[in-house]
Amino acid sequence: MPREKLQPGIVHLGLGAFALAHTAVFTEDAMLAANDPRWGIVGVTQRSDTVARQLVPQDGLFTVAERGEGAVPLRVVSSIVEAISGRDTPERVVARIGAQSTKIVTLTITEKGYRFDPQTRTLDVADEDIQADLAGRPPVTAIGQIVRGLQQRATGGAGPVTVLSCDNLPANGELTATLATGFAAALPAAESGPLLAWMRDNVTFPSTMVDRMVPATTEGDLAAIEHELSARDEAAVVAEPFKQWVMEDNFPAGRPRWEDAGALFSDDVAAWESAKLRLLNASHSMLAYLGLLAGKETISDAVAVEPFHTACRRMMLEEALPSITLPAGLDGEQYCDEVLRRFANPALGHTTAKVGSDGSQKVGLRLLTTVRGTLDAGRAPRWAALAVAAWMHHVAGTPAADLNDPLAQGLQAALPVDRTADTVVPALLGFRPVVDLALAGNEDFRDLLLHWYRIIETNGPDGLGNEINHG
Ligand SMILES: NC(=O)c1ccc[n+]([C@@H]2O[C@H](COP(=O)([O-])OP(=O)(O)OC[C@H]3O[C@@H](n4cnc5c(N)ncnc54)[C@H](O)[C@@H]3O)[C@@H](O)[C@H]2O)c1
Ligand SMILES: O=P(O)(O)OC[C@@H](O)[C@@H](O)[C@H](O)[C@H](O)CO
Repeated sequence: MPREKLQPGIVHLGLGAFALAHTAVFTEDAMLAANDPRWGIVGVTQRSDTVARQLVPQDGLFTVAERGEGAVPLRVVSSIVEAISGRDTPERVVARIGAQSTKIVTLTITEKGYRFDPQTRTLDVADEDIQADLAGRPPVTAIGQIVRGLQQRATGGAGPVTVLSCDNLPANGELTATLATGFAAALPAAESGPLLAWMRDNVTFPSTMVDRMVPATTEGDLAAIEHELSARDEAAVVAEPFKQWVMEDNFPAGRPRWEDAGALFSDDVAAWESAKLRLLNASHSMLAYLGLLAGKETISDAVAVEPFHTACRRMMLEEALPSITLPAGLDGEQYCDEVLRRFANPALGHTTAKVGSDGSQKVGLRLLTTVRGTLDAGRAPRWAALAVAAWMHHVAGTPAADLNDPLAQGLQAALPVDRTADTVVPALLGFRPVVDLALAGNEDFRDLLLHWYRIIETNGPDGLGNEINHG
């Protein structure tokens, strides 16, 4: 399809490696299959403008390099029609969301980008940036940009639109709806009343499950791609061959025929999402923290440690699977084996540091859900507790300045100077943004955490290996 024919139908917030290797690829394939040029993507970088700066001189074009078994040759993707910095030009983002040509707003802004209280799943209105956006400055938060854009649509008659969260969060559509509605409701009454009424009739927030492992691109990746392409591509991304997208079909202003590109439309997205979060993402986090502990740089190195592989598999099969309801047609055991096989892809270079980042935003959703489910069933969450203990050890052993977590300062402040199992476990169980009161008070869980933490403390990764093998 000639590039100049593409029209901007989608605004994507959070233009990072994942959006390039997943959303942009599915969308290009859908446009090509249906010969429908209406779904060009306006990509918006949020906190860092790096990807926009890389894409602008390349006219939005970038390479996807699949790595691993079944990889297809390098591919240049052309579905990004514009790349803008949301940090530097927020008014432009609002105008794009407010434009009649925009029919869908997609998001991959990371868990922390939603600025919500994990216990209530409501907007964190105490957040300074949310407050400033509510006060009327050009908005810098994603939720602020969306709602200000919706306000422009409402007053300008731009018509209905779909907001599609593609982040690793359970019920991500419902959550995004709650946060956008919460932002609109917090505006002055003269603005919020009409806006909320318009949103009810014109905006949908379907839920999605997205899956493709996309590591941060390294200089080594860029050099290898330059060699293969005989051209330098600063915006190139690498990804595993596997990709999956499941979503609810509720798009009042239309959508690309993503099903022609392999996406699945389903009424059971919640089951797909919890399977992915509680099996794949949970064991990804487990491997990240165990791997960091053992000095393993990548997920493939970590999963190659036999006891770590065993612990992951047992957490998935014995604790996560029994506490979730799988979507129809998905074989749980096969899924777990496939996940472990994908983790072992040596060509991907997904670092334990990246997967282990932002633990305060992920541990609750990926691991504590399984801890609760297993305890509720009257069983001991032995393996999920190991993953949580490894996270606690990582937090306690990393200086605040090096801890890649939006709550790094709060976590460090919660910890005592003298850091042993007996001080760290109760301190982090008391860290309310991550652990709720009921779970923090559960003695069985606390004892399991102490058990694993002490083994890590006294015998390190080797002692852990022995304990896992005999567990
Ligand atoms: N990379 C993967 O393997 C993968 C797979 C499935 C889903 N995802 C989802 O996509 C998200 C992004 O992954 P990525 O690999 O593209 O990461 P990335 O670091 O390449 O890009 C993240 C994007 O989010 C933005 N962002 C970061 N902090 C923000 C904040 N506080 N507010 C608003 N925006 C913020 C960044 O500016 C950037 O545009 C993940 O957090 C996850 O929810 C990623
Ligand atoms: O992207 P995050 O930070 O939410 O989580 C890190 C990884 O677990 C995640 O990106 C997986 O690679 C991905 O979810 C696979 O589809």
